[in-house]
Amino acid sequence: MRLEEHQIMVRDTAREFAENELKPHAAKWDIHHTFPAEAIAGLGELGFLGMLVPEEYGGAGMDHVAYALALEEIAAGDGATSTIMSVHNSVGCMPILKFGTENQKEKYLIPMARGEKIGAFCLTEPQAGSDASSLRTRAVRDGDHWVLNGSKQFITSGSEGDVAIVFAVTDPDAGKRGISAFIVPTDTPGYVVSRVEEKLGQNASDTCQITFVECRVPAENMLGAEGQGYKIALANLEGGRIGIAAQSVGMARAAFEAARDYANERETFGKKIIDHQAVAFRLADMATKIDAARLLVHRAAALRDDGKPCLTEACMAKLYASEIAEQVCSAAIQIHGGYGYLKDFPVERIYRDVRVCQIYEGTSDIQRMVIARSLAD
Ligand SMILES: CC(C)(COP(=O)(O)OP(=O)(O)OC[C@H]1O[C@@H](n2cnc3c(N)ncnc32)[C@H](O)[C@@H]1OP(=O)(O)O)[C@@H](O)C(=O)NCCC(=O)NCCSC(=O)CCS(=O)O
Repeated sequence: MRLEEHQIMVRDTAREFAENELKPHAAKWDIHHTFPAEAIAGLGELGFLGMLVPEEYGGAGMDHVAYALALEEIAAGDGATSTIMSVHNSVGCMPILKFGTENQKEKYLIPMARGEKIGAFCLTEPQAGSDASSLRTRAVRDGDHWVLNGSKQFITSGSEGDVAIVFAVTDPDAGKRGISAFIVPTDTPGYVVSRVEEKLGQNASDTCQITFVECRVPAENMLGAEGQGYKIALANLEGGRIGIAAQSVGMARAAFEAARDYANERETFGKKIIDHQAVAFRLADMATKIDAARLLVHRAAALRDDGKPCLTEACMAKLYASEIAEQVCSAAIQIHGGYGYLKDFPVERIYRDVRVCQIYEGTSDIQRMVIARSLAD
């Protein structure tokens, strides 16, 4: 796919940042579970935390292809940082940009787009993951406030973030149309981080259980109209899925490059292992899968830039990219042999980091379900 000049510039800037500011620290952040605060500030300075937000609201006013290119590079540097960036841009900023009032944009979107405040997205609940419309968190009107009670699960930046987009039932008799969205600053009394999860990977990004205990939110913080929440969630997850697909490509590429470099150095049976056909063919398959995934990502992103429907294409990109990413990372470990299983080499961490891409922002089976819907007469 031919890239425009500004897209190449964004990609190269992100690549340089990833090489210098992410790659050298990723293993340490993973081991110590360190939130990459300085790197996130650096992303903010580069305009990467408001990439899709117009300049008038403090953003960089970039297109989705540029955004996908940047995410791929950041993910190639560190998967966890790319998750924070993806959630913040796609499902943190975008709902406010698309559905927010001017006051909400002024108060929340502008500092978020400048990278001064980090966003989180609170849809999933302990009993409502894939079946997102069955959520139980309640919001009850009390004068000029809404009072939120309930639990949210798997919330990226739930403790480190500043502004959460929260979905809650405002009319229990109205089904999907009884769900509303709220902007909740995470320092609101009653926003409780009840647990920071221990995970397989992405240890530098916090994943939290959040409990809302009589959490009073001003009525002016409702996002969109009452009852519009489910639609807001699904519409923004569409863009979010392109982001997860892009970060899958980035992590797969990082593992591939490590394996390719290793194969060009390591010798067995008197020659470099890349000169063994079994290794060369494995690398060829890895490179082909990564390119195919990237093309799916860019197609979905380009459709979104053209304002065309792209739900199916976004789901295809996420499904394919996240699944081949695990295959590629596994193959990268195989090429490293026993060393690939050690923490001394990056492929061990990338393999753990990439696994969740098949789960968050819609599991692979949810993507298949949405794609299949588009195939029915
Ligand atoms: C499984 C599902 C796909 C099922 O969806 P539904 O059948 O319940 O939804 P619909 O009836 O099709 O749609 C409801 C409503 O929304 C409108 N809609 C749907 N998609 C879009 C879209 N892409 N753009 C705009 N509008 C859309 C649709 O037209 C309907 O409106 P009307 O009623 O017609 O007016 C779904 O439940 C699903 O995707 N499940 C997976 C949920 C998921 O991905 N969860 C992970 C969230 S991530 C999280 O919470 C953790 C935070 S993290 O840090 O990332």
